[in-house]
Amino acid sequence: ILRGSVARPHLKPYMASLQLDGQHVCGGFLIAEQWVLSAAHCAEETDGKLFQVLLGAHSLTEPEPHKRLYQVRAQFPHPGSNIHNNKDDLLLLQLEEKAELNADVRVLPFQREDRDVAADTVCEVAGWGTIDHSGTRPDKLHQVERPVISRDVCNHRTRHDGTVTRNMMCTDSRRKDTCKGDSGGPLVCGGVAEGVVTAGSRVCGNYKKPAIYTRIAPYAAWIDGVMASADG
Ligand SMILES: NCc1cccc(Nc2n[nH]c3ncnc(Nc4cccc(O)c4)c23)c1
Repeated sequence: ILRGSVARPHLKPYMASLQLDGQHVCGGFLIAEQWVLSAAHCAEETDGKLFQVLLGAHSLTEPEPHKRLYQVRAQFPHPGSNIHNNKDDLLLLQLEEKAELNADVRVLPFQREDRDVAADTVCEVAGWGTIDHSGTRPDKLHQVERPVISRDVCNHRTRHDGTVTRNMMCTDSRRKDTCKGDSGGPLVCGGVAEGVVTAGSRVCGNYKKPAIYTRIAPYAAWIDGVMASADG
């Protein structure tokens, strides 16, 4: 997160850190007791290894009362996701067991109504991604508020030039923005997850490349289907 602030500890109890060998790789969030939603791109360079999921954390390194690292039973990238574009950039992770819910570990509801969030709506995004252009990685969760911009503005030829589909949404990226390692985290508007951070052009903090998110509502049926089939 560029030019945001340190989040209030444990006030975003749905936040997950997807880790490999103890290193934060991507964000994610708890959508059910045994399920975390993130971005498919996050699992591209893992050469088949499964993530571990850290829940209940504010600091990535310090001991905290409800902090716990969960093993992942299975990972389900959306079948339409691929390395060449941002389409269907969603990843479902089934935890090895149900997460223990408490003050620091909570499920975040996601939007099921497929309707665009109005432009200028101020939403919030959090993560342990890089906090400056030299790639400094924070120990504590950071957050930033960002206004939604319309798909037409986001698709202007001087911005993302028509690549933003109806299944995506954008926020203004002038100075304050998401960045490397924030992928997979939720865009929260009015207490509901409306989008999932996708890297898009990978540019951070440049107003000519607004941040892009995969909208969740269009994928509600896929999410429910995977959870139902895997839970048995
Ligand atoms: N703002 C959109 C957004 C959301 C999520 C991730 C991203 N960026 C990135 N995702 N993956 C990456 N691998 C390498 N570099 C990256 N961006 C980068 C790194 C250093 C300086 C800088 O200005 C930009 C990214 C960008």
